[in-house]
Amino acid sequence: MDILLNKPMLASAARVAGTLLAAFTLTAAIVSYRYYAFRRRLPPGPAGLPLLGNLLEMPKSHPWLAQTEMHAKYGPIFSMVFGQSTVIFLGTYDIARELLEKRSNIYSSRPRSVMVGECISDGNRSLILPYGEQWRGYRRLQGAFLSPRMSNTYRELQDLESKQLVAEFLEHDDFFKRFHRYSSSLTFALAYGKRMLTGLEHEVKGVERIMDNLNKAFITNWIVDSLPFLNHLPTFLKPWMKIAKELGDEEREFFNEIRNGAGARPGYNWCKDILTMKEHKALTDTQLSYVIGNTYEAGADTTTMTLQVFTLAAVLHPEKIAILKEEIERVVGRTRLPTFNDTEKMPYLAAFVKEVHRWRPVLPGGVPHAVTADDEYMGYHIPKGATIVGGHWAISMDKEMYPDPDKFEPERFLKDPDLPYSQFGFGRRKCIGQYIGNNSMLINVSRLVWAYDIRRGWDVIDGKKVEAHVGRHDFVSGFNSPPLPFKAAFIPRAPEVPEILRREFAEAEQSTQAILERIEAAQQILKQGN
Ligand code: HEM
Repeated sequence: MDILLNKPMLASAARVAGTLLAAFTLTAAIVSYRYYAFRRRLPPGPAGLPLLGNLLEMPKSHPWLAQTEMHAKYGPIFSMVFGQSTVIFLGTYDIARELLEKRSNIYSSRPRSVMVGECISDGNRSLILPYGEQWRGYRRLQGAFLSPRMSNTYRELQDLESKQLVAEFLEHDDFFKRFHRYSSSLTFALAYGKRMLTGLEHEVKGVERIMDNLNKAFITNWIVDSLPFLNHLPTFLKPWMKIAKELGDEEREFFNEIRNGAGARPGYNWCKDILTMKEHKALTDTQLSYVIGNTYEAGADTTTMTLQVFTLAAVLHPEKIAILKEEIERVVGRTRLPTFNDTEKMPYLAAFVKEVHRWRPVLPGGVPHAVTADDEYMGYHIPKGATIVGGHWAISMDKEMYPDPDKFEPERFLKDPDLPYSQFGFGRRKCIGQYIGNNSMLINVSRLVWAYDIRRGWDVIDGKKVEAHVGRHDFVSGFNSPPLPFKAAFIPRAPEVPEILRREFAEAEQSTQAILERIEAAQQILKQGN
């Protein structure tokens, strides 16, 4: 009886199931057709799956290495699809220049970053702002105090910080921390009018914490970044907002607090300088705190990491250091430290610093841009909204442009001083602090090599002193990629070196106020000359 009764029901259920299956198959066929049709027009790349794209195909650790391998397979431009996002990878300098520089009117935005950009920083963070009025407002202010001419007015402060740095290595070999003190103190003094004498100050620890939070937040896969509509849910349904609020409050309070202190300090600083520019009126008070706060954080970490890479190169390549030392001594002699004027007469030094940048870029994955209009390149479709990655590592390892690319070879930049490198990024978003960054590299590298024989550090194993391991390829996997901690020894090159370093540091102008006043006077002259 039951069976008889259920027969029509079963038939009807089978019909429904059949219809659902047909509908599902048809939808799947349409989705697949549309996905593969879209995929075919993009630059080449792994085919991936409809809906997911290549979500499962990019390794989490050191992804720039996998990207470089993919360039070998697919060519200098390839694409991947991650859910709704299309990412185009550029693996040669020429292609990055063609798109990110020559077509910068549409390649200068940033990919949407819901968690970091919107939830944590509430749309205020300079580095990830979309291309538009707010970003231009930030850039105009930063451009006024970071132009090449203005950057050269900061040399006296760099000279003092650098003299402290080289003298510190007489007593300390914790070079990671010493470089961070140098970079933080330099940028903090310019931005807020106060030097950081030990590197242990609250203002240094604060920025370290913020950068640490940011690096972690950047590499975490937040569901709201994959599904941005979730951000419209009521707050109690958005658990990520609790973290975002804590981190956001912390950075806002920190940036406001350090800016408040700056107004009352005597002499020049960026916080005071921007208030003299009419462009500041277009921005809110919080935005002004971010313009300066973000410049401080951008300047502190990058220079530190690049000096760490220099130390790695020095330890691994004493033969190149010997050539550099010879050039420095030819220009300077052995009775005093090199000055900025000396560095201008040192072509091998300039080549050496460029090779440090190229050999191990500290932002190896590059800083992604986004394209704001549909475009076509080499016959490929570049869809509006795609993320465009000029991969610094991939470009640095391009064998055509840099033969034997893993080799540390400053001579390549000596042979061709115009040989480009990608370390500072591209186009309108290119690093605006590059002139200060470069001056820091030139003065510190020349002085460290003049003063010290930089060797591998030591470990004591079973009571015996053995050379510590230093890995050519041991780097942190993250947005920032400094070398993993390693040991180096800074041995004075001659008995008189300690006395010279201490004397030069003691004789340098120590008054931050006097230096900042001179910077202000020099800038006034430059501004009047305009
Ligand atoms: C060796 C040191 C440095 C390196 C390697 C470096 C690298 C970079 C890179 C790759 C970008 C992104 C470029 C792009 O999107 O294409 C950038 C942006 C930026 N850098 Fe640097 N930088 C350094 C030093 C500095 C210094 C000393 C400052 C400030 C004093 C600074 C301030 C900035 C700012 C404000 C941005 C944001 C630009 C924007 O997107 O609006 N940088 N930097």
